[in-house]
Amino acid sequence: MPSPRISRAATSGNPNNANGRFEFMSLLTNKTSLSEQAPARLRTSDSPVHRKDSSSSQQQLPEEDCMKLNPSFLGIALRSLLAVDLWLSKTMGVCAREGSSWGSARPMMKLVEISGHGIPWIAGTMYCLYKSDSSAGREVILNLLFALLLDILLVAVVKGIVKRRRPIHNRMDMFATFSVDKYSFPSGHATRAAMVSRFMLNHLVLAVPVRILVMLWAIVVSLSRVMLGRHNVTDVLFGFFMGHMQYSLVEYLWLSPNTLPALFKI
Ligand SMILES: CC(C)=CCC/C(C)=C/CC/C(C)=C/COP(=O)(O)O
Repeated sequence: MPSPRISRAATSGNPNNANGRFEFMSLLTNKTSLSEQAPARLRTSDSPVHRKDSSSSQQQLPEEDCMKLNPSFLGIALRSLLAVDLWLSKTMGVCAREGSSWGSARPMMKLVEISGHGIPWIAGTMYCLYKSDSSAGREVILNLLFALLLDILLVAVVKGIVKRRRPIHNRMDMFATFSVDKYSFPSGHATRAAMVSRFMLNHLVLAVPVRILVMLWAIVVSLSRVMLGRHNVTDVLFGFFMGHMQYSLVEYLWLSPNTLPALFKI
């Protein structure tokens, strides 16, 4: 018999109802249905009545039963990836709590978190825009501001659609969050780190050591999301990829001095 918890999750029709833990419950419910159906079929075909024509009864299996007992390769691959993702994220969440194995590094990781937060980046960019005295500088800074706002919007849209919960070992003590930030896919810090670092490397004249520091910063910010227990590995990997794509979009939509006066007239 399935446990009441599993039965509720299996019959509710909404995997997010299962205590909000889609990944775990989807794995559990499928495991349950497979392990329950297989013995039932064995018992039937083992009985003397059914043993004689077991080959013909196998041919008459309803198609939906066959589908359940032979999950697609893609389904198995996705479930395996999810299991590895959850296991790796938990293993790498070494700063998730003060009592975790790297708990003493948590305050430093939280500083790294703030360095990739939207508020300091938007406030800093607006300040630079205000202080900028060259039109070329203003153009670049304005496009950075546009990129940062676009990033917040796109991440909120994807988080709102995917609705993947943050890892259970995460403690929700983040500074200044929106309601969609209760969701974890994709990591907003990873998108911002990837996009901003690409933007800086392409639009600012930086010495080689500073360029290396910018790249390291983007990697450390992304890694810190998993170490703090805020995200699963796939949230960060996808976030990093999405940040790169966002940069390409900003390049494509680049706001030039000619387009800006037109925008302000509207
Ligand atoms: C101007 C304006 C709309 C500013 C909002 C800045 C803000 C509160 C951004 C949220 C940043 C944040 C907490 C993202 C979550 O990052 P994850 O890596 O945890 O997804």
